[in-house]
Amino acid sequence: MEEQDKKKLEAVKLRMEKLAEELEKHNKAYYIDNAPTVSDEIYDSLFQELARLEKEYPQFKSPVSPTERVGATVQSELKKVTHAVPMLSIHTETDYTAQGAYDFDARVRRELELTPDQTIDYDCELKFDGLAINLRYEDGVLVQAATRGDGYTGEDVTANVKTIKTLPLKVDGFPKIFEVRGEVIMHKEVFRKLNEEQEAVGAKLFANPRNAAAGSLRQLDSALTAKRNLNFYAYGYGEVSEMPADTQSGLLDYLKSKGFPVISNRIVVQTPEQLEAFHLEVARIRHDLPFDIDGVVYKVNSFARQKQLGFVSREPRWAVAHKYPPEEVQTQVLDITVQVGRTGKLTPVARLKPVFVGGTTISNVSLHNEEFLQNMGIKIGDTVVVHRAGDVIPEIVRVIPELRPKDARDFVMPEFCPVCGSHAYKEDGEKDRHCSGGLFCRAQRAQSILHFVSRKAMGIDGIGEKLAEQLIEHDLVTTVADIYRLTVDKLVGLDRMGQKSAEKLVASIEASKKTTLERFLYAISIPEVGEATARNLASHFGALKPLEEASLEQLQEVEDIGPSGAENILHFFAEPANIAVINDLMDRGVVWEEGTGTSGQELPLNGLTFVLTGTLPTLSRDEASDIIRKAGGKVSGSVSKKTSYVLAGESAGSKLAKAEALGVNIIDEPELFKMINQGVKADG
Ligand SMILES: NC(=O)c1ccc[n+]([C@@H]2O[C@H](COP(=O)([O-])OP(=O)(O)OC[C@H]3O[C@@H](n4cnc5c(N)ncnc54)[C@H](O)[C@@H]3O)[C@@H](O)[C@H]2O)c1
Ligand SMILES: [Zn+2]
Repeated sequence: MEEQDKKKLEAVKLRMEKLAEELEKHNKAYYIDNAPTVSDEIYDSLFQELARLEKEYPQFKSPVSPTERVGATVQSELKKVTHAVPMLSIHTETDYTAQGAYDFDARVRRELELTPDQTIDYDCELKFDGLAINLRYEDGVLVQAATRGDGYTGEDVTANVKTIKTLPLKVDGFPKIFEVRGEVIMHKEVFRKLNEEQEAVGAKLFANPRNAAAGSLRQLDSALTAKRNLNFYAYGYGEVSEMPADTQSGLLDYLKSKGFPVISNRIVVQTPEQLEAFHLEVARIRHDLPFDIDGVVYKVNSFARQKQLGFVSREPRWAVAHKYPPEEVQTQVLDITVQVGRTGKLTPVARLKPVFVGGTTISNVSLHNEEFLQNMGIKIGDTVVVHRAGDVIPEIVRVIPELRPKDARDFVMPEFCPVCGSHAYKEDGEKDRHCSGGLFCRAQRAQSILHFVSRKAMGIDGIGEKLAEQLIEHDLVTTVADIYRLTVDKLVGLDRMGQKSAEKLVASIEASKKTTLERFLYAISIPEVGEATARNLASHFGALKPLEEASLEQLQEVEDIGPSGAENILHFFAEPANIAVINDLMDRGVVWEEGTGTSGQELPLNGLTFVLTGTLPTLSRDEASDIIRKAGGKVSGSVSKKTSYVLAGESAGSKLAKAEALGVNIIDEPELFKMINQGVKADG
């Protein structure tokens, strides 16, 4: 055997063992403790994965696999009951779409060897989401009620079941022995109230009505069960001495006539189209039902046909549960790659083993940013839970660490853009990493062209999304500077581009060359530099050169630019490729008028150091510091000989005393305003 095949088989075997282990753990939590730790959808998807692998690799299948067993072995203090007829499970159709109905029909017809002209009746029912119960009547009297347990041995809950008010304790004219089977459930409204009460007394909340029903039924004290307001619906039978019906629907009619609660949402049909229609109709009304269901059940109606079909391990062949598409499934992360968005944002994306969730197949899902990845703790190879409801974008909601393979790998975000190789940076406190090659990165090209030509930028008319894509595709525009290399000849011949519109576009391009620094700075797509910031930069520096050479501190002196904005600008101008594009633009004839800007101007508080103490009448400390800095002054924390002024407010403390001792000038808030507004230094 090839080394690689051997490795793969080993991995499969390990995965199967882990899945089995995980499922057993969930079985215990669900059936014994009534406190599941994962949703049924996740449980089902793990179960189905194991079943699939067992089919493909039967050599690794364990004889005690969870796929072979029903429920979990009973471990409670309730008396044990051996079922006269085992209580099995129902096969869950793995195809949640309409196809599930067709698959079931095809299977049944094949196994019964029906010819196309032979019809078959199916009884369609709701699949109650509660717990199965076997009610044994002898001579019409309820003598014993038992839970399903592991299918063979259940728990005696007779006293508890008797508290269910809708259940007949005595039935007239019943056969000598009749075991009625059905589901004990808790209505949604009852569940809601119960959890409210639990919360009020600080008790544990139930995860869902099914678990609340199970927990309430499996009590040692039936007085407690009585308070829980449980319900029961009949859907089947166990040991029966004399069967009064020969079809499933006939049996349910009979039980109804004998006073058992039987739900009226059921129908007998013949074709898979009709099965599908029932599935769809119930999907439409399911949320209006007073109780939870987790799908519908199709049963071959004739008991004789059922007998013919028989059972396979834990399931009858004559019935199938057709659930609704899960909104939550598990799958594996095969790889994590990085996508560069139109704005240069780097997004890690999980490449998934394709899964069907929320009605579609998903094969990749965004991981947003490094922080998300870290918080989730996702590694390549991990099994993750994917959620998708309705039209909402699919999301990874968590990792199942128990299913992590040994060779799971960490993912590290690249320091360079995977598209253009520019430095990809992330500022402190920011979540996203950006490619700094805004003007030439292939991923950002279309975006940067559209932005560049937009009305408030260079104001070039006639380049829309379609044309921008074409310009890139035909290698006419690699960087925005190439826009100034476009000629009528080059443009004519592009999709929907005639001589006239080409001439108009070229004229508009030509006219845009004469611009302003403000427009230019806005046009070149510096991350987070919008119109207002571009205007502030232009008026502060007056020219491009001093801006290109500005330090982080100098950039922060510009109105409304904080540390993060300053860093963006610094990174942008540090990227040689960006500078090359800017130079190219100027070589192509883009011009603007330059001035000196305000940065060199004398500010009123230039060279002065302030110390703040006490409470000022109108300004907070931060506001006052801000005003001082904007006016060119410095703010310091302690008083020294170098302090120019102490700005003192009410209940000033030791700093004031020190200032007095050192002979430092002391001013109040109005005096500060005066210094700034009049540019006059208070005398000192
Ligand atoms: N979340 C967890 O951790 C966890 C753990 C174990 C099991 N589960 C859930 O339990 C279920 C699997 O267990 P299962 O073997 O009981 O299978 P099942 O619940 O899917 O199907 C069998 C059961 O369906 C019920 N049922 C409801 N309506 C019926 C009808 N009209 N006719 C016949 N039967 C009807 C019966 O109680 C029967 O025992 C799955 O839904 C699974 O998601 C969840
Ligand atoms: Zn890039």
